[in-house]
Amino acid sequence: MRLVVTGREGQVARSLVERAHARPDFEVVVLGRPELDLAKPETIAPALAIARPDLVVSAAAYTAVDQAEDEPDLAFAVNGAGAGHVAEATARIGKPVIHLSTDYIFDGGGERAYTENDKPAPRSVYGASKLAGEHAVAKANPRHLILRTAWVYSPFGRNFVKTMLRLATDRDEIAVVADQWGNPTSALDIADAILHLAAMLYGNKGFASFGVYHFAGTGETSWSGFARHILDTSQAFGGPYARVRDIATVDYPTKAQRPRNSRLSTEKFRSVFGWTAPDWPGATSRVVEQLLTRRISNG
Ligand SMILES: NC(=O)C1=CN([C@@H]2O[C@H](COP(=O)(O)OP(=O)(O)OC[C@H]3O[C@@H](n4cnc5c(N)ncnc54)[C@H](OP(=O)(O)O)[C@@H]3O)[C@@H](O)[C@H]2O)C=CC1
Ligand SMILES: Cc1cn([C@H]2C[C@H](O)[C@@H](COP(=O)(O)OP(=O)(O)O[C@H]3O[C@@H](C)C(=O)[C@@H](O)[C@H]3O)O2)c(=O)[nH]c1=O
Ligand SMILES: [Mg+2]
Repeated sequence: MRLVVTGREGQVARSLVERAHARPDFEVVVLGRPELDLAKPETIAPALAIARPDLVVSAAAYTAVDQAEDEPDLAFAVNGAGAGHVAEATARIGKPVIHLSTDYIFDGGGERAYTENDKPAPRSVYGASKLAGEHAVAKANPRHLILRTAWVYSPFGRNFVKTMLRLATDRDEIAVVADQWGNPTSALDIADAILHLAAMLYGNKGFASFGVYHFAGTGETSWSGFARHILDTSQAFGGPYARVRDIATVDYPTKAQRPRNSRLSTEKFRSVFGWTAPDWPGATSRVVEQLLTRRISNG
């Protein structure tokens, strides 16, 4: 089957390409700017129609969380309206869409992992724009799977794992917030889950499990716990190392407010689709190892 993915250089798009490589049953086509620009609605339907998808994976997004506070119009155009246009164009060619969303749609006030029944209340422009996207997607295409994920990292693009490895090359100590909790998720594991869903969708004409799902790495930690694991793993593989110092959110001022608790319960995904993500520490170690090995082999 043919998956058409928006967001050519994005972490999820590149992970899908990598994971589908060894799968003769899947062909992955990635679309990006300029031929598909979510901020230019007129580009969307033609680009998707030409690509002839069996399924569209809507993974392109405006993901610069702090910058979005200064560019709300662009963030909403891309993450809200743009996502809606992708779903609408997909509906028009009679195909289902898998759309990626985020933990940042929640306010982070609770003490337990969020379920799909909990009420979203974003505290950032990015979170609000992604919630607008969820609504637009659901309205435009009834055959939608909205996957909310969190704290995504991978060997590709920009992410927290690569930031920590970079900072550790010229620092002895990195101060990282210890009072925001969540589920680090490898984009490679998101790609595996999407291929699993795609196979279920394609193999079952009567598939009726559309809706909103949480999918994230198994287990939870704080950003500082995540950082410590990244750097301990790096040290074990002979890569850069720095000590991690726990700080509070108030000691790391940022433009956007982030949820204190953004843990996602993945129980619905597990029970409906029979699939869970690997534990976050093991998944993180594999990506750190891959990044360090590639660095050495690239000289
Ligand atoms: N990263 C994370 O921690 C999390 C991400 N998500 C969601 O998962 C999805 C995938 O995230 P991820 O792979 O990390 O994202 P990335 O930031 O790695 O990639 C996003 C992609 O979208 C593209 N893009 C941005 N604006 C436009 C536009 N106007 N038209 C077309 N393409 C555009 C970017 O292009 P370019 O490279 O040219 O800028 C980039 O290739 C997104 O929906 C995101 O909101 C959810 C939870 C956590
Ligand atoms: C780099 C750095 C960050 N931090 C803090 C800031 C913030 O609270 C937290 C994470 O910072 P980042 O800016 O890397 O992460 P952020 O961009 O907020 O990551 C989010 O991206 C969007 C796209 C999502 O959808 C979310 O799920 C989430 O992954 O760590 C430190 O405390 N020390 C540091 O040195
Ligand atoms: Mg960031």
